Amino acid sequence: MYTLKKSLGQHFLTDENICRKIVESLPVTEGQQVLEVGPGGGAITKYLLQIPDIHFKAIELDTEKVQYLEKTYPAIQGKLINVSILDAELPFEGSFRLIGNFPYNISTQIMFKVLDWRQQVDVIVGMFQKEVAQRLAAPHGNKDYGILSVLLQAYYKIEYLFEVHENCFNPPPKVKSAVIRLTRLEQPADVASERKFKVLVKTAFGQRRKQLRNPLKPLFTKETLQDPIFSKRAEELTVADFAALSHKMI
Ligand SMILES: C[S@@+](CC[C@H](N)C(=O)[O-])C[C@H]1O[C@@H](n2cnc3c(N)ncnc32)[C@H](O)[C@@H]1O
Repeated sequence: MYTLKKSLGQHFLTDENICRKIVESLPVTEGQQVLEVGPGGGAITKYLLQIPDIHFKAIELDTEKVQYLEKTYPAIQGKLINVSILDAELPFEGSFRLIGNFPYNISTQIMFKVLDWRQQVDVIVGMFQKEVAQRLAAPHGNKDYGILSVLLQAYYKIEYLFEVHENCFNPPPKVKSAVIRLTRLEQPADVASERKFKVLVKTAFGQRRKQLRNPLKPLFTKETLQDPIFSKRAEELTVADFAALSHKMI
């Protein structure tokens, strides 16, 4: 068997129904390229390996788990990449879909990585700590709406799919969990540039309780700042509002 490493967020799924439900949440067609992040003991992986006619790869940091998977699932030979997802190079040429019961300690960093890879990643199904899942999927006007909600929703539609009870894991995590699906938008938000958009959103939410006019002063001309939209707070703006504002930045 193997040891479970808390430092790597190793809470392995033991509930087969949940594993199947996660895999079924990822739409795949023939020839689809699929990447799993953090296969661990293979709870989800074994169902992914059963899907016919897909090109599968998995990235796992823990060498012990890589060796375990290779021994237990011969079909996985040559499909495992033993690096950190945060340092990984693009695993496929062309478009691919990503799935994982993510290590919660780095789940938001994984989402920033996805943003870097968004030209190639068109669908993501992921399990997160429940609060993080809620934040990513939160609409404007919601207290959970924040930087990553806006940055991701500029490019992806986000669906909050279902919650997973602690007892479905070994060991049970201390936090609640939820699965979400991100599907890339046909028409992404029209931002001036990714760099400007990121600066705008991060600066706006840096002081989320203040009227936008305050934190955003350095980014706009005095004239532009007269617009009534700057009397609002960051969480009141839609993704489209942020995108439109990015075009007016200095
Ligand atoms: C929550 S466990 C999920 C394991 C398995 N998929 C399951 O559902 O039972 C997260 C997995 O991510 C792996 N992991 C942690 N940090 C990682 C990283 N930086 N890059 C790739 N995998 C990582 C852990 O070793 C662990 O196997």
